[in-house]
Amino acid sequence: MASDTARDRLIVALDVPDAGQARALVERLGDSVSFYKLGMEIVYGGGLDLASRLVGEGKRVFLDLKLHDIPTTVERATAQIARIGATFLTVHAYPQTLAAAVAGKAGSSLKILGVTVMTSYDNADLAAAGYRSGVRETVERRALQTRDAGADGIILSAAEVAELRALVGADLLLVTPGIRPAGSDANDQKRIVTPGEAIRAGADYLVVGRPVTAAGDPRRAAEAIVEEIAAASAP
Ligand SMILES: O=C(O)c1cc(=O)[nH]c(=O)n1[C@@H]1O[C@H](COP(=O)(O)O)[C@@H](O)[C@H]1O
Repeated sequence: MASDTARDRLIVALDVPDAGQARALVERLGDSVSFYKLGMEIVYGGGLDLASRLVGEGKRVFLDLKLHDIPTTVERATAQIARIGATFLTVHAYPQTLAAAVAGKAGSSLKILGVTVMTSYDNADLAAAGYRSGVRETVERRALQTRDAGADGIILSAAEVAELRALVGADLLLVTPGIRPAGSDANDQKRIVTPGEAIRAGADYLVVGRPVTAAGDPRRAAEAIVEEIAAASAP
């Protein structure tokens, strides 16, 4: 992370139904974006090949597949994914799953990110799902378990980043979706933070989907976020 430029810290989520639409978006964004996230929508729409093509074109790729299964399945799936050349892979931040993913990526440069509490959840949503602890306590526990499993980072809201950075130290990557430039629609996100606030709080990477991909001018929207990251990271 240390050598990443402001542009390299923006990860654009290619949440579109197929590789054709993703490709059109990538062309439109051009050199304004260097890092893309491919999640379930595009991958289940036949877009997994795009991951290795983007890597071949010099982009970095985050495969957001949120693995969670018995350890053997997670380990073997992670080993397959590691061959694609992606930079990040998400798994749910449960100790067995994290340990299996860490074993599965052995010998590759893939980094494993543990998903803590979805940014669309608040305390009431966790209670409704049967959890006794709220967002902060759950994120904290899962962050420590991610670190203890030897994984590389966590997914969390930037609303928790400052506190989590103090808890886990400098080495764990803090990757934050739920980013919304001032004045943009929250959509289905609940724990939202602006790009500048997220960087100032200590986030390493910002994941942004609709504020870029649904903008009338996606390139301009991406450039505005990169400028906000640069301004917030200036000493
Ligand atoms: O794992 C993720 O990337 C993720 C975790 C989370 O807690 N919240 C979250 O929004 N995401 C993803 O981040 C992206 C956010 O998209 P927008 O809400 O359109 O900016 C989506 O692709 C989500 O799947």
